Amino acid sequence: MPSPDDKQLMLVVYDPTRNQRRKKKISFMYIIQIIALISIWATILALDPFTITGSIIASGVGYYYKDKLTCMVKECCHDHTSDKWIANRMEWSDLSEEIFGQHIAVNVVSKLVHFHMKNENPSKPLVLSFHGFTGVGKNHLSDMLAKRIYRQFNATGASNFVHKYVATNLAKGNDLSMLAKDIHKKLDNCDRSLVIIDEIDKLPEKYLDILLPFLEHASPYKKSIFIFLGNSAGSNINNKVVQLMHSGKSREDIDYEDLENIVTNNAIKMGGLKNSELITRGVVDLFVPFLPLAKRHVRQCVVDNLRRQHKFSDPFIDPGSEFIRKVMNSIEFKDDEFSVYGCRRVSSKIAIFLPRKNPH
Ligand SMILES: Nc1ncnc2c1ncn2[C@@H]1O[C@H](COP(=O)(O)OP(=O)(O)OP(=O)(O)O)[C@@H](O)[C@H]1O
Repeated sequence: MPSPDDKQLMLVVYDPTRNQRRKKKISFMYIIQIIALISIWATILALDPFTITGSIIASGVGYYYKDKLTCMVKECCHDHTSDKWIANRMEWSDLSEEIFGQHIAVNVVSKLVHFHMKNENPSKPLVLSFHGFTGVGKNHLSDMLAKRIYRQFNATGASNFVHKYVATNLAKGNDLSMLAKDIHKKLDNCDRSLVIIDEIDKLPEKYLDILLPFLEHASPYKKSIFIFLGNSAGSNINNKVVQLMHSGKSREDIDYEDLENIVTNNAIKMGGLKNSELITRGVVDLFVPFLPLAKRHVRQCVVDNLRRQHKFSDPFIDPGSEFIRKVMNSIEFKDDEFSVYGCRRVSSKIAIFLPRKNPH
């Protein structure tokens, strides 16, 4: 005795009208195809042979070069025709006109990034770790790098290949696998990507170990650049700079070797790099010290801000002007030597003191 399910099956299998319906469907499809063919032939006959050949060649060429044509207007990672979107466009000499008082960072970082970008077959991704007090230019230098490498970032302040994560947001979600997945997806999309992770000193210990597969020699994304930013080692760097200067060395004569041990040993004492495998496996290529900013550097920030953001010109932006003196007096300096917040508060101080009306 067939079960209710079998009955249903039998009904389907032995449906007497099924073949007829199928035949009707097939003949309907034939009719549609024949109509389509007739209309194509009618169109072709209505055109002259040159137009037809021209269109066929044009569509063939268009199809063949479709990627290159897309890259002419849309940001591309692999643009083999030229270095239109991502390139080693490093006019490093002008960096020091935009980043004040950081001769060590500008010098070492520009060299490493330049050679990494030039290398078509690097042995591993470039991994840099920037350290220093707040407001001394760590984010600013990473933005400058992005501008010099990614054309779209330079034009709009954003690129599909520049990715910035702020550690405090990551630590809240605490979802490590999401971070790894996200970076994986982005590097898969473009191996010449720049990944910046800010505030690494606020991350839980060993947190950054999740990135090890991306950063070591076996990484499939060897062309990428990773930059970590953090305040750890900041006071050690400041104390060493003060000590060197009090012993008679001029600030400009302090070089990387003077601060290398200080920054390398202290950068890893807290946050995501503490007890991290990234350190034991030696994947961080360079710990970069950022110096505390002196009065003259903060004054340069004030002038630069007035010129770039407010489009002021001389004599208003003369460093000796009354306005600049007022702004400088409102900025906090430690022992009258180094700015407590670097150049971080410069733009808000200027906004407070600027009259509503343009003083020109
Ligand atoms: N050395 C510098 N030269 C020129 N401008 C600077 C410099 N340092 C800071 N600034 C200015 O101050 C702003 C804040 O600096 P930035 O964000 O780079 O500080 P940071 O070192 O990353 O600080 P934090 O550790 O608090 O994130 C920048 O946008 C820039 O306008």
